[in-house]
Amino acid sequence: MSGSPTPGQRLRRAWEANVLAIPGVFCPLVAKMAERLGFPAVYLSGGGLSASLGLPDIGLITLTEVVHQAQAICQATALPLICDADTGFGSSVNVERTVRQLEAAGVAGLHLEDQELPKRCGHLSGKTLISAEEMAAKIQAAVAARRDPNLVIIARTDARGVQGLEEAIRRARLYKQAGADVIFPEALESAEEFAVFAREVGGPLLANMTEFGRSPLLERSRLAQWGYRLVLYPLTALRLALRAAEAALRHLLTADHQRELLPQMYTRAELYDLLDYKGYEERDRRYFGLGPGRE
Ligand SMILES: C[C@](O)(C(=O)O)[C@H](CC(=O)O)C(=O)O
Repeated sequence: MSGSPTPGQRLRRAWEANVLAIPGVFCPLVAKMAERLGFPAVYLSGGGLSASLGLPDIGLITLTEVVHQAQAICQATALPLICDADTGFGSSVNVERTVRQLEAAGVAGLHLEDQELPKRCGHLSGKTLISAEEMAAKIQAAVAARRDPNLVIIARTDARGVQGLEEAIRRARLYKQAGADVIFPEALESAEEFAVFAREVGGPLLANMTEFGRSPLLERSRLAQWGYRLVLYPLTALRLALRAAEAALRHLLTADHQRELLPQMYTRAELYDLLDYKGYEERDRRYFGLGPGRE
């Protein structure tokens, strides 16, 4: 392919060079912050998007909402975006449509999981799985639907919490055969399980280091040694932002003014800088100067 690399190519090149720390970004502004700080990629978490809409992560959000947010993030930054596509919003034909729409939105990759609809958070109990064969068919549909062969199709298996590690390994092998580029074993329960899974399945692999779940919070360097190339922190920034918002709201509820909060705040100058106010103003002036009769 000629021209500039596609988002999928950039993501692949990045993980081939380095193990990637990939933060969940709950809005385009936080994606811009991640870009500014030098992250190599960002993640749109289904749990994070649901939560930001005031909803639990149980399959309530729609493809349209996910595509809308993915597109806004892709427009706000040049970073490759990995998108949580949940179950693909239905069967194989829904998966086709999901992949086409997310690819058109500009994502670099997406993950599909083998849970039954309605899905649950991967770290809760009470999940049910579709058959491994049905999931393999969904992966095949995803692979066939992508226009860019480098769009990264990530297969997530939730089998560990339902049928155990052996079944998670069996399914992962099947999903690889079906064409998945990366395997995402959800909710493994110990460092040893991460190591065994990697040994039995082979890379590239994604590790989900979400807090307060079933998995231990392991070091990226250790995960990398086992073959995990993508390490997700889906809700870390959201959880901390929520704590900060709570403190601000509590303060406003009782205090007479908010002056003592100022040192902890992102200033107007910092916010404007992140949003590139200056650049917009300069371009506006230039266009205005170039307008008819204004030379
Ligand atoms: C990865 C995940 O699907 C997400 O939506 O970000 C969640 C994260 C979480 O709820 O901690 C999951 O692991 O199911």
